[in-house]
Amino acid sequence: MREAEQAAALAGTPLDRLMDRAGHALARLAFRMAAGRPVHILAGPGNNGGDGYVAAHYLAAMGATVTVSGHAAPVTDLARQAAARWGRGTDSLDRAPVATAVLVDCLFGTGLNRPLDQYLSGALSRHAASAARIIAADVPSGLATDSGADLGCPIHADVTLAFGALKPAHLLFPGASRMGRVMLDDLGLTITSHQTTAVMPFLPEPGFASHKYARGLVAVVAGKMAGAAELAARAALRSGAGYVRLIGSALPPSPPLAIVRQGWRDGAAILDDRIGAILVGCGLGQGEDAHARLDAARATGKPLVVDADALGLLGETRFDQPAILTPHAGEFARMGGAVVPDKISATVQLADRYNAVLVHKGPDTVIATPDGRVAIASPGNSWLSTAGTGDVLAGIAAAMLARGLPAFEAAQAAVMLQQRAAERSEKGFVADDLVKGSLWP
Ligand SMILES: NC(=O)C1=CN([C@@H]2O[C@H](COP(=O)(O)OP(=O)(O)OC[C@H]3O[C@@H](n4cnc5c(N)ncnc54)[C@H](OP(=O)(O)O)[C@@H]3O)[C@@H](O)[C@H]2O)[C@@H](O)CC1
Ligand SMILES: Nc1ncnc2c1ncn2[C@@H]1O[C@H](COP(=O)(O)OP(=O)(O)O)[C@@H](O)[C@H]1O
Ligand SMILES: [K+]
Repeated sequence: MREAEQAAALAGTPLDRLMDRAGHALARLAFRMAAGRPVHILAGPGNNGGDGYVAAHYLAAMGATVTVSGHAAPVTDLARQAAARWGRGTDSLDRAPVATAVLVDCLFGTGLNRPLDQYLSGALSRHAASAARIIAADVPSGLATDSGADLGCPIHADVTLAFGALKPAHLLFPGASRMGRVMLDDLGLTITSHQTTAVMPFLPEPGFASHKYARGLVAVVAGKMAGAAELAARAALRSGAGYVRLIGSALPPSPPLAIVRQGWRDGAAILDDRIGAILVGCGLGQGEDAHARLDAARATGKPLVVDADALGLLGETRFDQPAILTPHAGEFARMGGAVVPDKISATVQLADRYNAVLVHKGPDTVIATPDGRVAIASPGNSWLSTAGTGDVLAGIAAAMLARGLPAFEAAQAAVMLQQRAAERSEKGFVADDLVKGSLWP
C-alpha cells in the first residue's frame, strides 16, 4: 500500500479523494449487504478509521441505519476531517454490541504495526459475534499487510474490500484464510508493482513448422524412488513437450509408451544437444549416485528444474544456467531459507542466494527471481496436498523451460497448469490422476 500511496502522490490524486472513494465503495457494499437492516462501523485512529467515517457519512445519506464505535480519537488530518464530516456521535468500543446486519471493520489497515492487545481483540470479537455479516475495510484488523502474519486478528470476514491493489495479506496464509471473499476497488489508481499474482503466459499451439524437438525435449533424471520421476515425465509429456526421455529409471516401461526410457550410462544420456531442459531430483535419493546425477545435469549448462532430494544436495551452488528450484516448506528450511513469517522476502532471499527462480510451494505458492520479481499463486486447491503432486509440478516446469519460456514465466505456467488440473479433477484425486489426460490449458 505504500506503493499505492506513492503512486497516488505521483499521479497527483489527493489522498482525501482516495479516502472518499474508499469510504463510498465501502458504504455501497455495506448498504447492499445490510438490505435495510442496521450497519455498525468500528473506526480506528488512522486512515482505515477515516474510511469508516466516510462510509458512515454515505450510509446515512443513503438512508441506512448506521452507528459508529471509535477506538481513540482520529490522529491523522484525513481521519479527523472524515469524522467531522460524519458529524454524528461516536460510541466507545466498550459499548455493549447490539445485533446488526453488517459490521464494518475499519479499526486498522495497512498501518497496523504491532499485535492487537487483549482489549482490542476482545472488543472486535464481541462486535463481530453480534453481527450477521462482517466486511473488512482493506484487510481484517490484526493481520500484517505485507506478510499475512496473524497479529491477533480475532475475526473471519465475510467480504474484504481491498483498496488500490491486492496486498500480500490477501494472498498469503494465514491472513488469506481470514478474508472471506476478496473484492478489489482500485480507487481509480493504476498501480504497477514487482509483486503480482501469478499469470498464465501465452502458450502458442503447435504450427506447421513444429516438430518434436522444436516443442521441447525434456530429460527427466530418475533415481532411487523411480515412481516420482515417472510422474514428472508424464506431466512433462502431458503439458505439451514434444519429447520426453526418462533416464535411469529402474521401473519397467508402462504407458504412456511415448516416454522414451534410457539407462543413465554415466551421464552420457543427458549430453544430447537437442535436450531443452533437464529435471533432476524427483525420487533421486541422497547417496553418491544422486550427487553424481545432479552434478552431471548441472554440468550440461542446460536449463534445469531442481526438485525434492536434489534440493538438499545444492550446498553453496549458484546457478549459471536458467534454473527453477521447487521446495516445499520443509525443503525450503533445509536449504537455509529464513524462518521469518514473511514468505515473500524469505523466497526472494533464497532466489538471490542460488541465482535461480524459487517456487516456494504450499497453499500459497510464492515464485521469486533473484532480482526481486515475485508472483503469487493463491489459494491453491487443497486437494493437492497429496504425495506426488510436486513431481507433477516439476515435470510441467521442465516442459515449459524446454519450449523456451524464461524461468520466471515457466514457473508461473507450471503452477497455473497444475492448479487447473486439480480444478478439473474429482475431489480426492491422486497425483496419477492429474497426468492421465492432457494438461494443456
Ligand atoms: N494509502 C492510500 O492511498 C489510501 C489508504 N486508505 C486507508 O488508509 C489505511 C492506512 O491508514 P494508516 O496508515 O493511517 O494506518 P491504519 O491502518 O489506519 O492504522 C494506523 C493507526 O493505528 C495505530 N496502531 C497500529 N497498530 C496498532 C495496534 N496494534 N494497536 C493499537 N493501535 C495501533 C497507529 O498508532 P501508533 O502506532 O502511533 O500507536 C495509527 O494511529 C489503509 O489500510 C486504507 O484503509 C484509504 O483511505 C484510501 C487511500
Ligand atoms: N494445503 C494445500 N493447499 C494447496 N496446495 C497445496 C497444499 N499443500 C500442498 N500443496 C501443493 O501440492 C504440491 C505438493 O508438493 P510436494 O510437497 O513437493 O509433494 P511431493 O514431493 O509428494 O510431490 C505443491 O505444488 C504444493 O503447492
Ligand atoms: K480493517
